[in-house]
Amino acid sequence: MKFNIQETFNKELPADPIMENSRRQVEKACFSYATPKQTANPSMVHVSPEMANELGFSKEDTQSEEFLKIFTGNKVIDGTTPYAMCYGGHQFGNWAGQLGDGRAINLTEIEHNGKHWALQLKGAGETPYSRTADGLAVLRSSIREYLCSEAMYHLGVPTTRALSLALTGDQVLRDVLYNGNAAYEKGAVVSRIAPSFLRFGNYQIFAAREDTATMRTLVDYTLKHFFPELGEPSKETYAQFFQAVADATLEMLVHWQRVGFVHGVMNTDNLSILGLTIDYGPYGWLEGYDHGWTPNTTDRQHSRYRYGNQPNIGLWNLYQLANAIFPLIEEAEPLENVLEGFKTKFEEKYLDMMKSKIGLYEKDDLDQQLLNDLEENLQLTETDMTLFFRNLAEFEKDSNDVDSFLKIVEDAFYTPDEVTGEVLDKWTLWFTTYQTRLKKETLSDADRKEKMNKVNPKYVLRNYMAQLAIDEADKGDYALIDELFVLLKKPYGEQPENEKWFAKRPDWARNKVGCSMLSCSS
Ligand SMILES: Nc1ncnc2c1ncn2[C@@H]1O[C@H](COP(=O)(O)OP(=O)(O)OP(=O)(O)O)[C@@H](O)[C@H]1O
Ligand SMILES: [Mg+2]
Repeated sequence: MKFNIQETFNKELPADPIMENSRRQVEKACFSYATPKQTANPSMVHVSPEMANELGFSKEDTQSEEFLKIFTGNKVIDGTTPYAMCYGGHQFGNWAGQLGDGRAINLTEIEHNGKHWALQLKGAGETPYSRTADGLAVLRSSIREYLCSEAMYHLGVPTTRALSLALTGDQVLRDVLYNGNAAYEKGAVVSRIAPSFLRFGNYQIFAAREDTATMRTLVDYTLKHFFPELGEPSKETYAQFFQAVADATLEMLVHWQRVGFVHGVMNTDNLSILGLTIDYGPYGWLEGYDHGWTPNTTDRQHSRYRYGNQPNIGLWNLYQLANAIFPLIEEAEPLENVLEGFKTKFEEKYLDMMKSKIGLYEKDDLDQQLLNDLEENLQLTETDMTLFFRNLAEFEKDSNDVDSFLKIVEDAFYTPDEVTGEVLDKWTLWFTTYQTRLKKETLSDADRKEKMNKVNPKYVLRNYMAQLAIDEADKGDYALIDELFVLLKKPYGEQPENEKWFAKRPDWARNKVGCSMLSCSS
């Protein structure tokens, strides 16, 4: 296998001088060298052909012994020195100090077709940042990360990618529900790919330690490689950098809201500086449209990271980043302007996005109200988000059959019995208003449907689907992983042969661990 190695992070930034792989506080350095752990009996479960292609790996490459060894951490690529990054973070609103790549190890950076990629293993063993944990990942959480990152890519959501999913052959002890019932599970490694894995926390750690010099070095590095259009470092460029990060974060959040993705752990160590979705842990997909929903059992009490709160948390995290980089600018105003602009910008983009979900493109003062009413209605009884929006595209704007309006979306109701009386009246009113509003649009029904189907996915990785794939994989059968992987490559396509996945969550999955309840124990 050939790697066009172009390392920047470990070449241009200060390294931890200690080479020993022991847990410690690492100061004045952006990373520590760490070699992945040798594993008992590695075997490849799945490779993403699209990602392999992006990186210039042939099918033969991905089936080779060398590929298996490299992407399970059993062989170091010639001429490289793997490393773990140092970062800190606010977890659930509180500063948690140094965190760092406790189980992620960066292999190297490569270039292919003019694109720059960092290659990283998740679950590859201990690093100086492993704190009290083992540096490993289990098959369950690795399947979820692998399938979801590629699915998000195909949905058009900015994200880190995944190249491969492999078993290590080792057993890993996990207490899934934190209730004293620890059990052994199969160990796994996912290889992740992104232009960079830098997070807000990489900058915050230096601010917390009042190490402005190293932070400046890291920000200048970030500007040079990822925001070259902003020009040479200066106070102005630092402010523009913050604007660019805020814009990218906002963009990502609008996409999350569009597809119904709930990240679950929006700590500042899980927010990418490039606005990529990173860390597929206790995430979940909305089934019933519900602003209050969070998949993360660790967050049940306050639901800090609930669906409807993601934009606020994005902004809260940006405040923390602003505080961190303030010493480089020494003026609050430019940073405050960005933060204040976020709310207005988000409202505008969110409105446009929601309008596109219901097929409205012209301007109308009542659109905001129409959408507010829709969001309220969707939460009157449990209503499947994906089914509702996808089926809404069937609406006929000139139909006189008011009774038929609701029929179009009736599959989306989990408890159709509840759609009576006042609930029914509210829906009828909404559809009637919607029809009147649609008459202001110039598109034909067919054209509107085509446009709506490009923003409303038909297939998403429902929580129970990932769990089914996990249950089968535990028994050694990976067919469903591949089936879902292929399905989710065309989330907006009709795929009539796959209609069984275009359905409400089955009843058995309502309160099942892994389907509606997830913990950080991955
Ligand atoms: N099994 C583990 N061993 C060592 N460190 C861990 C382990 N699980 C999590 N951590 C560390 O705990 C911190 C918070 O974990 P979090 O769940 O956000 O991240 P993660 O899922 O490990 O990885 P990432 O953010 O890289 O996707 C991070 O510093 C992470 O490296
Ligand atoms: Mg994380």
